[in-house]
Amino acid sequence: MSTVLELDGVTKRYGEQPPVAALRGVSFSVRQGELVAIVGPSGSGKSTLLHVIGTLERPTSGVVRIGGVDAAQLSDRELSRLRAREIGFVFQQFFLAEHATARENVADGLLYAGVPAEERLRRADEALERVGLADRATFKPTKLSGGERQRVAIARALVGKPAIVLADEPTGNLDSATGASIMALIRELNAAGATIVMITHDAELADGLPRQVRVRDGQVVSDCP
Ligand SMILES: Nc1ncnc2c1ncn2[C@@H]1O[C@H](COP(=O)(O)OP(=O)(O)OP(=O)(O)O)[C@@H](O)[C@H]1O
Repeated sequence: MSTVLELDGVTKRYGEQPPVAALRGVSFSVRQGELVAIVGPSGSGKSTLLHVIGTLERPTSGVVRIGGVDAAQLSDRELSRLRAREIGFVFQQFFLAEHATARENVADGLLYAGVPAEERLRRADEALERVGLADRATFKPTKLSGGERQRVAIARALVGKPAIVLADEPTGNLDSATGASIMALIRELNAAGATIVMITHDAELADGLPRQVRVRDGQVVSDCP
């Protein structure tokens, strides 16, 4: 399987006096079809890593390659295009538009993909079906449960068929039973071919996944199945 994500000696420093070293030489790669947990305690650098992997922030040094493309070689505009095409984001807080239906929220995942409006809605319905929410397409987020909102957010992340889905504490706002059903969905989507990197502070949750990259003080301390 091909490598979809590669980090090589990535560092990130914030501020000047004194600088905070949030990442201190992180290297690992993710192959197509993997389901990987990045796990570490508070302050270990997980969010910084997510921002760097997601090309939302540029590293201080080191290389980030998405689908073999060195992100540092791209302009901000090219980087936005790469991000829109290749990376699907799922966040703890869902970030759905409250005034829009589930279908419209999911279709928004294709806004920058050059897909005509009608086709966007058709593909949104397909994605909602994949996450088990076909019957909620016309509901607005306020009429959905937390678990259903996260399913809509996952459908939005998947609708453009990105090379990689980045999920930041996707069960963090959910009770344990609902969280377990979202984890089951994540596994199911991975089994169907999606490459997923999940960030979590929850070691128990990470232990259930096929690969865990453990971070501490801005460094990878273990990477094991
Ligand atoms: N914008 C910033 N400016 C200065 N320091 C920062 C900034 N963002 C993060 N840091 C520092 O970098 C280190 C890593 O932070 P980061 O948020 O990546 O950790 P985390 O593992 O995601 O933590 P949490 O689980 O609590 O969100 C911390 O010491 C943090 O204080």
